[in-house]
Amino acid sequence: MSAENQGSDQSQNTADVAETPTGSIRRPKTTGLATGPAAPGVPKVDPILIVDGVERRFGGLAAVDIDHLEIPRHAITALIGPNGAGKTTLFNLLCGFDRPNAGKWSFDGRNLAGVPSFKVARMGQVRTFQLTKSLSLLSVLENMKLGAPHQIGEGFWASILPFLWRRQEAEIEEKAKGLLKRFKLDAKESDFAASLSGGQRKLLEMARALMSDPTLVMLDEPMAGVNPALTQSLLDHILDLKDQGMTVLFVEHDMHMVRHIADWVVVMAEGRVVAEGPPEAVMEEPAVVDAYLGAHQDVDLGAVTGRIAVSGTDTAAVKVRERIEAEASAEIEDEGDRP
Ligand SMILES: Nc1ncnc2c1ncn2[C@@H]1O[C@H](COP(=O)(O)OP(=O)(O)OP(=O)(O)O)[C@@H](O)[C@H]1O
Repeated sequence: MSAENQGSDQSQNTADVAETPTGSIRRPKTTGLATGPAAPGVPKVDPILIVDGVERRFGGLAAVDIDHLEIPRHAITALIGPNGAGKTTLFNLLCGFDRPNAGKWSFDGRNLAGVPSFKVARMGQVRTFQLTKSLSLLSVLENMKLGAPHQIGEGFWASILPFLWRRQEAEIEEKAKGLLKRFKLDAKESDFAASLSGGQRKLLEMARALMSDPTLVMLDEPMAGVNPALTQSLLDHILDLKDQGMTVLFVEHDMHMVRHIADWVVVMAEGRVVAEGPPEAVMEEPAVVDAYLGAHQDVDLGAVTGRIAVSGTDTAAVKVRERIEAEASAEIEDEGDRP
């Protein structure tokens, strides 16, 4: 579908339903999300997040400088851009972990400017967190319980009326165990989170976010450090979130994944939105190729980063990987030479 007719078509494109090489069902992309031609700031048919004039400066640097951005509801949106484009800074602002120098934004029609992160999460907008050192030393089940909102055991009445928190504790545990089963982590519930593989950690981060029944799930690089064997399972879990009525917004460098599951792509560079639209259309835009994909555009970044095994005959991927490895070694040597 071209960027031009993306706006008016509100039907679901089912042409994509097919079996993938791994045997899982490729699910239809959601189309008809925008009300006009795909371009930075285009209004959406049903936006869940609306950002207006948000600016975040660090000294003289405008890390985020967004005129207008709408994130479509019940769809999967990828936020992409080169290193330093401002993706993480925007994520932090939207979730209340950081404050902008200017601007406002709303979630589900409610103004979020100045709302602290724990309240944002209670309102249904939840982001995943990487396992920090201290969380790694808790068990998988304890990590899950930390994702539950409204823990009345912390309140005054609960402290003098233990039956209140005991009942809630049992409910939280049941919910946590149900989610661990769904994410195939139930056999690991008593293990330290530190013992999980990279992919299992990502599954735990996602499962923990679901403890609070969010409407918008924000995922920070869900594929980073994931073994190829778990890739399809993670993708399926993300697609499940949409099937269950949630909206997903994720930051990712892996273009293969973005093409595969995103319904809509927002491209940032130097703090601004430089392009947005359906993945196939956006990734061909000259501004995106210039700002982001550059010489790597015809190569799956999964192959470049080593997440996907590359055959010796895929010379383009092998060459890009070799060049990146050479550049990285040169940088490391350079660092080592410094006093
Ligand atoms: N706390 C901070 N203090 C100073 N500068 C910062 C701070 N946080 C981010 N920046 C700068 O703001 C810019 C945007 O950074 P940000 O981490 O948001 O980019 P990003 O798109 O998430 O990059 P990456 O893909 O590498 O994670 C960068 O130039 C970064 O150096």
